[in-house]
Amino acid sequence: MEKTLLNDLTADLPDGVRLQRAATAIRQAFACDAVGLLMLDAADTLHLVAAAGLAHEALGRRFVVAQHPRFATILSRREPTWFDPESVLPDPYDGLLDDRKGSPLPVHDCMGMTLYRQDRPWGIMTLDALATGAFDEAARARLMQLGLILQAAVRVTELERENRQLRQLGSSQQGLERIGEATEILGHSEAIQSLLHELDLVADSDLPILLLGETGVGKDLFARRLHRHSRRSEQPMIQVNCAALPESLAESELFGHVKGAFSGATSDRPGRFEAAQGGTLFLDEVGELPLSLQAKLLRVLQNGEIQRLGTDQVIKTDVRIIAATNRDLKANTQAGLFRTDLYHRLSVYPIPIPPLRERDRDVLILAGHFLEFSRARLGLRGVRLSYEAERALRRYPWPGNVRELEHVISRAALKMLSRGASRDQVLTIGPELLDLDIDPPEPSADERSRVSTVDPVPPSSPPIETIPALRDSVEICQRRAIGEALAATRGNWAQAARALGLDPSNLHKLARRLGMKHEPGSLP
Ligand SMILES: Nc1ncnc2c1ncn2[C@@H]1O[C@H](COP(=O)(O)OP(=O)(O)OP(=O)(O)O)[C@@H](O)[C@H]1O
Repeated sequence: MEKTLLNDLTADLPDGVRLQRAATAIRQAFACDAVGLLMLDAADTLHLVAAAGLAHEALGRRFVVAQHPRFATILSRREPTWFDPESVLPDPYDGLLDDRKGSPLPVHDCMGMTLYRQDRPWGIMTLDALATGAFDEAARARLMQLGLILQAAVRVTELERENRQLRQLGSSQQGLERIGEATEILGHSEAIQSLLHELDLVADSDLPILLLGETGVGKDLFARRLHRHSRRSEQPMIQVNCAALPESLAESELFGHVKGAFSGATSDRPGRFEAAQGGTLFLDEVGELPLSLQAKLLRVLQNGEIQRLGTDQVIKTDVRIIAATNRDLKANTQAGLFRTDLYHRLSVYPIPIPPLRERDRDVLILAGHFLEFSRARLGLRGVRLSYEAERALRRYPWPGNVRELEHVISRAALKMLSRGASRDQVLTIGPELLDLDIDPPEPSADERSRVSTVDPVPPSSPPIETIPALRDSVEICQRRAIGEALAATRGNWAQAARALGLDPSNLHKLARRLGMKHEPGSLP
């Protein structure tokens, strides 16, 4: 088994797959219930990067070492650590073991060891067995051996990662307008993995990229990744939220002005194009750009020159453009809302980002990530999803995508607390706390005939405590109507507003309140 494992671990595989294979093989070799491989980051947080026997949502989890004494103990030793089944130290996997979903772990055997990379801890491996006595001295000695093999896999994975990071480093922190560090893009689905692969291929090309996708799919995160993986990564990336650009100030924001160019221009000021010199300009929500400004932007993109307002002096620019929109820009060009020539300039390489409902079980990984965030923020011992809640998350169509999921999870965790749950317990979120409006599954032909012939009486009323508050019910209906309108108009907010009989700005406001759209805020 060790030999097969070594072959697998050094094969040319994506990181996630290599480590996942290792976790599965180790679980089989030790005939135990769960194996976790956790990577340590600079902030002393362990990321679960591969697991066997743990619930899928566990893969989105982060564990701050200082909050988990078992992990801290494993990390403090060179040799494997075995925990006495009677140990009072809380188990970080409480409620995360696949076949004990949501419930605390009973007395069980648990061991782990630190994995090193060039003599520095890379992370840890953990093994859990529900049968006590599963890990005897021989098992612990074997773990040590296996750990050494695993380190080879870690080394291969790290070498590849370092290679990639060499090109990502930099992004100096000077200048308030530069956008901050990106969150890691989570997702194991085929759709996301192939998208990341494509992004990394075009990142270096300097081609203008147009990111297309519904609201909340992560366009902003993908834009940052493109910049980090490009050869401009040591230069600034400047973001412009086109939806939040006031028309009167837009020109000066983009191209800058000189002192006295207009009343209030008390000093020279560079615009965003200049701030992005040598780097990347990210035009977010580019579909909202007013027509008057589209013409000016096109001119700059065509000749690569800008002029600050109030002067004839020409400045040469060297800027890579990444644009993003949730609109159907092509349809907008036909409707006369977007200039065709600008559309062609921006969409040299369009990249569609799949909505969350097309990413398979990524919804659970992301939910795990947001649960962990809520757990730390609210100071909870643990917070999990019940099976039914997981099923609900997978069935819901997520019109507001990842952003909506983030809101749903943090609201559910807060609701648990507001209903009197204790911070010291592992809390389990059920579907009722998620407030998702999901159609009941279609009844089978059998059930249909039973209802119409045998049981003509309407179904009995639900118990009073399960009836949602009126405000919640209204929000559910609103979310559903907006989701349907957006789906029918393929993400076109203006058309969706018309279909709903709303003013577009009111629709945007409502969608923001419902967590289906982000706050435009002030200019980034
Ligand atoms: N794959 C992912 N992994 C982790 N977090 C994600 C992922 N995708 C999106 N998010 C998070 O979801 C939220 C929404 O993402 P983002 O703002 O990038 O969406 P967007 O497509 O730009 O939305 P909009 O069109 O409304 O501007 C952010 O908090 C982001 O960090």
